[in-house]
Amino acid sequence: MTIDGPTASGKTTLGMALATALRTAFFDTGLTFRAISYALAQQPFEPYDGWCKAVEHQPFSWAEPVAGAERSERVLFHGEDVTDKIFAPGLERQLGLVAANPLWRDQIRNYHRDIVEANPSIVLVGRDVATDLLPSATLHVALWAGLTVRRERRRAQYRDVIGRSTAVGPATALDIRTLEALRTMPNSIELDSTFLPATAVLRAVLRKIEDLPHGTVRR
Ligand SMILES: Nc1ncnc2c1ncn2[C@@H]1O[C@H](COP(=O)(O)OP(=O)(O)OP(=O)(O)O)[C@@H](O)[C@H]1O
Ligand SMILES: Nc1ccn([C@H]2C[C@H](O)[C@@H](COP(=O)(O)O)O2)c(=O)n1
Repeated sequence: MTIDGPTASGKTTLGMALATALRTAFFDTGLTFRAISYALAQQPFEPYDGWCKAVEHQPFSWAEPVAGAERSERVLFHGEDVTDKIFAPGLERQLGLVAANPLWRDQIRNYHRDIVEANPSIVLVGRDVATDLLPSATLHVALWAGLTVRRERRRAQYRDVIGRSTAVGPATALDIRTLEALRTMPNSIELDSTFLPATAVLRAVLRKIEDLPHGTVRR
């Protein structure tokens, strides 16, 4: 399954809840972009192929409880747990450069393809995962939420956490292109979560899964 949507639209929240309900792997591709951006900010040169190999994800497990705003999945760079550092303020410019660079995107896509191949049952989160990484997924979710609500959510999420970026910008051209592409794909569901609580978003997706032909999703 794939979940796309702009920053703070609720992709991770929905993805972890779905992975828990369906007992699948969960993988947030944004963590790779963030880990590479963090590494580039420390050491600004671009050994495109080597750095993706230095990134290692320790995936979220549905069997472990998640505490508050924290993620239970971790991302390592050259063996160091950098999960808390990659959400630091000030990395936005670097993130934009990595996300807009086709050479980085190619390397990151190859790294993500290996993960997808190793996990046939997976909930994949991130921009363009539906159109680029896994167009053949059983179900694509396009999640949306208004800018003001997304900003409020992010501020509330990190209100008591030190060293986290709360910057939330408008939906990007990539977000909008992806949403338009998803509208043409038959096995996709579009949800505007602006006024929907997270539980209602999860329920709507689970209902859609129930409607899929019998046996499409093993539970
Ligand atoms: N439907 C919802 N209603 C209200 N709050 C929500 C909803 N979905 C998620 N949230 C809250 O909004 C915050 C951001 O959600 P989340 O981290 O899942 O977004 P995201 O799309 O994964 O963000 P990012 O793009 O930065 O990875 C969290 O605090 C989460 O609890
Ligand atoms: N598949 C992806 C995942 C992420 N990005 C970009 C978008 C953001 O600039 C950054 C971090 O993503 P987030 O954690 O906010 O979802 O990485 C992308 O271009 N493609």
